[in-house]
Amino acid sequence: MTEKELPSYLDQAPEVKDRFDRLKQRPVTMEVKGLNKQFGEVIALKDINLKIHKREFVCVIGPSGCGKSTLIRILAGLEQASSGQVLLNGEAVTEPGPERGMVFQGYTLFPWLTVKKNIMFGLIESGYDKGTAESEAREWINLIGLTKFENSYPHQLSGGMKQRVAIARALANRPKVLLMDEPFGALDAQTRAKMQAYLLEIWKNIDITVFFITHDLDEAVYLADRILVLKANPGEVQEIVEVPVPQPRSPDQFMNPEFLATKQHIEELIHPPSEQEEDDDHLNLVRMVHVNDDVGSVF
Ligand SMILES: Nc1ncnc2c1ncn2[C@@H]1O[C@H](COP(=O)(O)OP(=O)(O)OP(=O)(O)O)[C@@H](O)[C@H]1O
Repeated sequence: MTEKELPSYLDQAPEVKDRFDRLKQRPVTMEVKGLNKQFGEVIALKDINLKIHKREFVCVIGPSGCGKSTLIRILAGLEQASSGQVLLNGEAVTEPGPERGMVFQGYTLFPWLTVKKNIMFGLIESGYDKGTAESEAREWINLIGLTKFENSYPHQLSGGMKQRVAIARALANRPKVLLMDEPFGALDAQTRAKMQAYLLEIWKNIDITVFFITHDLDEAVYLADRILVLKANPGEVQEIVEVPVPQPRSPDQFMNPEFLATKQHIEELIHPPSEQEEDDDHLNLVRMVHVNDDVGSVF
């Protein structure tokens, strides 16, 4: 299967088309080629093909069980594909490596290490001496605005602060790609919105390609250049949506017609109208049962 084009539901405005033409001319940072993954009888991923370009922000969305986590784990090198390939700057990915930073939903900081030592950890693992690791860590702590907390332990931080440290820790090794599996899923709405803005700010300022899994449509449309929509059983690419909302993004775009149309389109992909009708039928049936109840006996 090749990458699908934007469907005709949204005729791309010339400036949007230009933006994506330019994006596709950038070098390919990660390429997924004919990727399949089976767990026994379960086809978790089937023939996934995708080129992720330098400095691109790709979001992945799809129903539960469509293989999102399996896909990101394969990109991270934590899981092997049954067949097919993942290439990072043309080289096959077979194991985790410092070019790929990872941030997951649970707070994956070491609880027994301070903020500074959590960030230094990966740097020392990669061969930095202690002094350099410490000064690098301080720069990152400064960037995430947690200077006052450098000697605090994770349990002393709020959820948003912990995820800021997790992002700084992932970025400290200067990876080419940031792999994020529902990183803000556990945060309340307000903190989540702040973290999205914060991530976009970082992305604007450093040379990083982002692959981001989410269940949240608003989050996907707000953050992504393109959205990989997967479907389940088997986990397949349903469509790769080119988000027409202009860059750079800001929260006041949430009500833009392009924003709403993109969201609606993805909503229909994930919950096709036929499925919704079935749900409606079911509801009507429930309602009919109530209508036919002996109302007198209820009240
Ligand atoms: N280690 C495993 N062993 C057996 N089956 C697995 C394993 N990991 C995943 N699966 C199956 O593969 C399919 C894809 O799972 P995966 O967790 O990647 O989906 P997901 O889209 O991330 O789901 P969710 O949104 O619920 O987190 C599911 O049917 C799941 O049960």
